[in-house]
Amino acid sequence: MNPLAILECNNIFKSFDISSTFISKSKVKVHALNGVNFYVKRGEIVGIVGESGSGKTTLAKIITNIYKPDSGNIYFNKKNIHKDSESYSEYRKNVQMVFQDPYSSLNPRLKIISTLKDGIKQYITNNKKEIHEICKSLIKSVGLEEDHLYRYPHQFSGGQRQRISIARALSVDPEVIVADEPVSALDVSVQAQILNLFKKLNKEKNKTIILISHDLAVVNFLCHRVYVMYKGFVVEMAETEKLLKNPLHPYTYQLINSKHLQVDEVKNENVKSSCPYAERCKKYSAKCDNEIKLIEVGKNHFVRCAYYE
Ligand SMILES: Nc1ncnc2c1ncn2[C@@H]1O[C@H](COP(=O)(O)OP(=O)(O)OP(=O)(O)O)[C@@H](O)[C@H]1O
Repeated sequence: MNPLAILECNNIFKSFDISSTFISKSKVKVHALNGVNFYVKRGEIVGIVGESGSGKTTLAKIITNIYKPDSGNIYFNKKNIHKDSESYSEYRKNVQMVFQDPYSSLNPRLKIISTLKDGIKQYITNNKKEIHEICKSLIKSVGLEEDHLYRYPHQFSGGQRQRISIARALSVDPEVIVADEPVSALDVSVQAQILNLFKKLNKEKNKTIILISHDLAVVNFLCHRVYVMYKGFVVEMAETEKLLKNPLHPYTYQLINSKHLQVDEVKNENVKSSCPYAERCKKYSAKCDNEIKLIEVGKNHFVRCAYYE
């Protein structure tokens, strides 16, 4: 076990039985995870990347206990989560998930305040006044207003809904947030805001974040360390900068090249100097507060600010 790990998965195997053909009743096994080892340290942001079908979401669902592994163990704060009910309930409270699709992940019939209340009641307090105060501070912590608490999900944009999903995950004050492709359903400019929110939660509240993404630019912007998955195996793990500059596994190399990632440019956190259009971008000067927005690697292999038009 890694002595610094807050959450650790050891030798996880997971397979699914699927029908071999449309009419046949015979089953074939899909081996989604083949002996995966994974850990995250407290206060760290770790990325999991890999092509479609490599097992990222399955691992995220195992980490958050949505799927049970066929074999292997999960440890939270050094305790096997299935050892006793106390360890399990500590883990359940402290590991929360933010899903990819902000449109389907909120109950359309519930006002936002009701969505947020559930977890608070279960894990924090039953006192009505306190619950209300927590809801108010939660909604503000994700950049929304108090009156948003009394609206329904359909009254929000995709980016706002994703903020609400993050508020819901935060409602039980978890140590670890697992975010599965949290920005892939959003516009580029909104993506930047959500990524900045994750960065802020990590910096200011010391939240540990596990980010699943197929987008290396997103991972590079947020993550301290990255796992690369391929066909259900972890093929490489390293600090983000090292991995992008010096990929050891051929698949990682291929993944980086297929994204046309220019590592030197992307690592430069000063958008002004790395954005080739900064001088010409009208929106830039109006919106830029010198905080990095989203770095995007475009078809022409350049890096630009998300606010560039
Ligand atoms: N519920 C399921 N039933 C059957 N097979 C599944 C199930 N979930 C995942 N799989 C299979 O397991 C493998 C890994 O899938 P997974 O969704 O974890 O990949 P991924 O890397 O997250 O892909 P993507 O980026 O497309 O979401 C795939 O072959 C997938 O078809």
